[in-house]
Amino acid sequence: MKISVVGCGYLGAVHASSLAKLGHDVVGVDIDQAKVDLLASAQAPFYEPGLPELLGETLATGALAFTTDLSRVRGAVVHFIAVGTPQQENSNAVDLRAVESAFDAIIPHLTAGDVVVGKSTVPVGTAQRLAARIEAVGAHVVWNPEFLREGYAVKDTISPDRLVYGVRPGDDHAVAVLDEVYASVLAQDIPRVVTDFATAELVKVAANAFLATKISFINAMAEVAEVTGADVTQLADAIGYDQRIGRKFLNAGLGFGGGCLPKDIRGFMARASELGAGDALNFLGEVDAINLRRRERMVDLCREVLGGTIEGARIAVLGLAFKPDSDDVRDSPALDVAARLAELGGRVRATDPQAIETSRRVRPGLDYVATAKEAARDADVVLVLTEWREYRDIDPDEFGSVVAVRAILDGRNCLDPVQWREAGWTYRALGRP
Ligand SMILES: NC(=O)c1ccc[n+]([C@@H]2O[C@H](COP(=O)([O-])OP(=O)(O)OC[C@H]3O[C@@H](n4cnc5c(N)ncnc54)[C@H](O)[C@@H]3O)[C@@H](O)[C@H]2O)c1
Ligand SMILES: O=c1ccn([C@@H]2O[C@H](COP(=O)(O)OP(=O)(O)O[C@H]3O[C@H](CO)[C@@H](O)[C@H](O)[C@H]3O)[C@@H](O)[C@H]2O)c(=O)[nH]1
Repeated sequence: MKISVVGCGYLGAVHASSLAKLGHDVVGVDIDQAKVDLLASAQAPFYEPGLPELLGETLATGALAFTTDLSRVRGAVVHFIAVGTPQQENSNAVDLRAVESAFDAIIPHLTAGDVVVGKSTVPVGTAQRLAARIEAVGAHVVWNPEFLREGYAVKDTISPDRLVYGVRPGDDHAVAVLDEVYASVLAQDIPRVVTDFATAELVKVAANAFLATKISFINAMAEVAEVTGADVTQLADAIGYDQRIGRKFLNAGLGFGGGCLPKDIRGFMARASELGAGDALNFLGEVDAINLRRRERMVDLCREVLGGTIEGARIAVLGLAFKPDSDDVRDSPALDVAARLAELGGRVRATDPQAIETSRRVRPGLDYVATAKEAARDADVVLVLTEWREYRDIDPDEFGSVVAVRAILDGRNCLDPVQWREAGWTYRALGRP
């Protein structure tokens, strides 16, 4: 099938190349010329395992192309809209300007029978509002939210846990077209939920709200563990054995960040308030607050280990990305903590395997170095803030030879306290004695 994907960021670039891999003829459109140039030369504009190979393979066969020229969507019968929906600058609400303009811009290029598929995460009610404009030219609208995780984006796109189609009741044409798009996904026996627009939009934010709540739940337990001498990681293991609870997303630490969970729970609360259902989501305000408190706690713990003063201390920060296997620093707890320590007068030297360039763009003033050893040279304390494999694998004995003081703060509960203490380190973590 001939398909267009409008918006080629983390979501759109992966979606476009995955659809090409699944046998479709895909054109990806973005307004960012630099991004299009990179993608067209098979370079991923961000770090995502497997994406460069996928781009190389699908561009080479001619199944995939990128452009800034929106008119090249003509002839495609399905148009995915995957533009950004960030948080508004001065409120919790979602900034829908990119979605609005992408929908408006594509209308002149549509032919009756085309299907426009919203992939972006939007406040409930958006699809209904935008559909009227699209339907006026005889095209159809589907809201098909995306659940991929960064770091596993290609796998999650080709083998997702489920597909959700939000359609006008009785729009069999749209359902049939989307089934054709996803034929090789559905052939893997993946559940498919066909529903209305509002439910589809809500499924997406509800899923992220649930995940955020699970993380803040365990971080709330970490707060209590800290004042009782209990160990939150053992607590998580023990409650996680209950199959109704499950161990996934119960990793206590610095909390959640990224381009999705924080802004999606805030946008969800803002939209529910507009609709008069704000009280139903008051708990998400607490989820957000617990999450942000973890960052403060990390700064406090650092101050404590340094004997009361951050100013002038040499602080090594390992990890800046919001999670491993990503260079994304949108609302990254790690970068936030590094920046706060620097603002408090700490002599912060920070590193990350992939996120130095992205960090530099948002926090140009920090001192970035290429390796963990460089960051840790003569340090008074080392903080592990993103659980990259290479930091988990550090040999505490060898690493001890470069620092001034053997003090390590494990912001992600990803190190073995016994091993570090045996090597003579002061080991401290969030939610662990
Ligand atoms: N990143 C993820 O893991 C993920 C997962 C699921 C859902 N989502 C949702 O997907 C959407 C996109 O997120 P993202 O992380 O890919 O954002 P992003 O900022 O990485 O990418 C958005 C892209 O859209 C482009 N764009 C903006 N306006 C445009 C227009 N009018 N025409 C063409 N291109 C335009 C931008 O230049 C940018 O490249 C958001 O709604 C997000 O919540 C993201
Ligand atoms: O037990 C855990 C699990 C995750 N995190 C943190 O939570 C954040 C989000 O992690 P993850 O959900 O893996 O990353 P994303 O790539 O942001 O994916 C989320 O957001 C996407 C965009 O909406 C959705 O598509 C995905 O389903 C949803 O998992 C990161 O900062 C993690 O460090 C924890 O602190 N503890």
